[in-house]
Amino acid sequence: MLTARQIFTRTSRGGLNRNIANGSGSVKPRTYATSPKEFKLSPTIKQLLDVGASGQAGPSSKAAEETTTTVCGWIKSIRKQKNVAFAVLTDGSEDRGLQAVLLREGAEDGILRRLTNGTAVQLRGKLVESPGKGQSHELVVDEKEAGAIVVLGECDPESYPIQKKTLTPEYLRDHTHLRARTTQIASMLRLRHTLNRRLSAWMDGEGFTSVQTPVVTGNDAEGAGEVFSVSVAGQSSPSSPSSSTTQSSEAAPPEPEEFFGRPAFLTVSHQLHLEAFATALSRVWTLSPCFRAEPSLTRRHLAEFWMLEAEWAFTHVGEGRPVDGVCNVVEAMLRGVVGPLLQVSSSSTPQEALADPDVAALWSYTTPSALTSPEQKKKEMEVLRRAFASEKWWPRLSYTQAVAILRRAARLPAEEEGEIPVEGVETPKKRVKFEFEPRWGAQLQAEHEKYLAEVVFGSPVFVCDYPRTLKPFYMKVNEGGVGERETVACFDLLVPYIGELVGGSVREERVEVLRESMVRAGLVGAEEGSDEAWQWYLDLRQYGGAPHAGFGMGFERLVAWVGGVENVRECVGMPRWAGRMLL
Ligand SMILES: NC(=O)C[C@H](N)C(=O)O
Repeated sequence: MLTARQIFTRTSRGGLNRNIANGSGSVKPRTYATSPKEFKLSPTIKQLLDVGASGQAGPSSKAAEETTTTVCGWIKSIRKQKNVAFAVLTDGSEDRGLQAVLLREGAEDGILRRLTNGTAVQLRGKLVESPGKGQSHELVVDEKEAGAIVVLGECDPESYPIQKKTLTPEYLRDHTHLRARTTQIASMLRLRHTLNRRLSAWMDGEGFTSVQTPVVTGNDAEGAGEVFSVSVAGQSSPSSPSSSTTQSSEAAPPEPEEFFGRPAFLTVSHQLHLEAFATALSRVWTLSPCFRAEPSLTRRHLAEFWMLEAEWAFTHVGEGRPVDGVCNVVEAMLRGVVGPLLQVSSSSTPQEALADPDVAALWSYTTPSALTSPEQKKKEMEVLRRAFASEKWWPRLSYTQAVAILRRAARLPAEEEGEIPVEGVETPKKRVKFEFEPRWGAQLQAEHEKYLAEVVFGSPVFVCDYPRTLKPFYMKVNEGGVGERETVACFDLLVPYIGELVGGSVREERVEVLRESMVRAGLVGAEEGSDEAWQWYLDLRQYGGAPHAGFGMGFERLVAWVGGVENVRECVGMPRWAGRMLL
């Protein structure tokens, strides 16, 4: 560990004073406020440019223009000429970067030589209107006008892994710690922030309270057996959550090494805990990490991902399907949150004119190794924009109708009870070949979902009311189904080029039906008193049980959809998947 004195010496040796270009003494990074009330961090590049562009009052107001300003950031690119150097400075606060004009005269050549891609610098100069195209303002660093260049951290151009050329996603995944410095990953991180902020605002506006639920849990909410267990390092871990969920009064006492006194797991979904809060606060939501030990290596799966989950009480069954009210909330939320980011002005090309610069940057990003061609990307963006431009609800159909459509497309005979026509859906002229036969009672495969969203509807589509046997125990059983034909009040929202984005359902509030579903799922025994571990969940219905519903939306998939990102590994800062966890 360095002592304070060593740190000081190191800083002053390699740092500020030696590097001052104008030789007029030290550069003050900022003026400190005299009272906490007045405290403000110095403006970021985004704040400076926003002020410069609009002339509107911002953190430093119009006064920032034509007065000396100090800006910190990293050199994104630099072009050196005889009397002047042009650098683009970024601090990651926005995608554009600030152009800095470094007047060479007088500036020590040594310092300019040290300004290479990636160097951390502090520049002092004047923000002026830019005569050039592409930016409204630029920073002129002129020592005669008290300008200064300070190198805060050098960056060896020879060994720096983030070179200016296009880097493949695979290469960047191998440099996870540095990849946020690229335009694509930085834009993705800012888009996550934007979506998070807009989702919070939307939820707030609809009266939802944001709550925090535990990540360590005793249940496997989805019952798919894809949980990670949690144990103290060096001690054996519990086998499976079923041992906890079936824990009865006669069960063996907890193993002494279990930290929590019972098996513990990383949560696969926050739904069950959210239900507890929804039965007290009415409307709740969370955006939290979830973990699934899925060995699948597809471009849509991560072992650690973020999910937006909402749960609300007092759902009313109106006309139509019981789950329609839940679909309405999801669609209204997506339209309110995403729609404005995709708006364009008719005068420019679609990509440049997208309202959100990070969305535009992500859509225009491509590498030679990309699976999606530029033409295909253009098409995908059009499909996305059309979904949000349309004024009609996105299509909704039942699982039964979906299977009928798929069977007809594959020229398979209609199943006895499956035929409920969907308005406007025609049978394709050519037979569609599926690897898996679409059959009532079987899961819809990715190829089926793709066909429905991309070919049949070319739009997000809600597939509702799946067979009870395919879905988790907590979903409400629909009236009217008998035996194997029973369905539950749920939906999957399938979106083109992504697949399932959101899943949701009306929750079973009838204690007896819920208990029966739990017995079927093997969570509790059929006999009295065998539901101790799940009593809390049954209590939510037993005491003031109210009709309620909820949904879960994969956050990385949302980012992939909105930004046209090929793989969810590029939709989170530090991705984890089977076989891979750097850092
Ligand atoms: N909250 C959630 O995760 C939603 C749940 N998986 C459902 O489909 O209903």
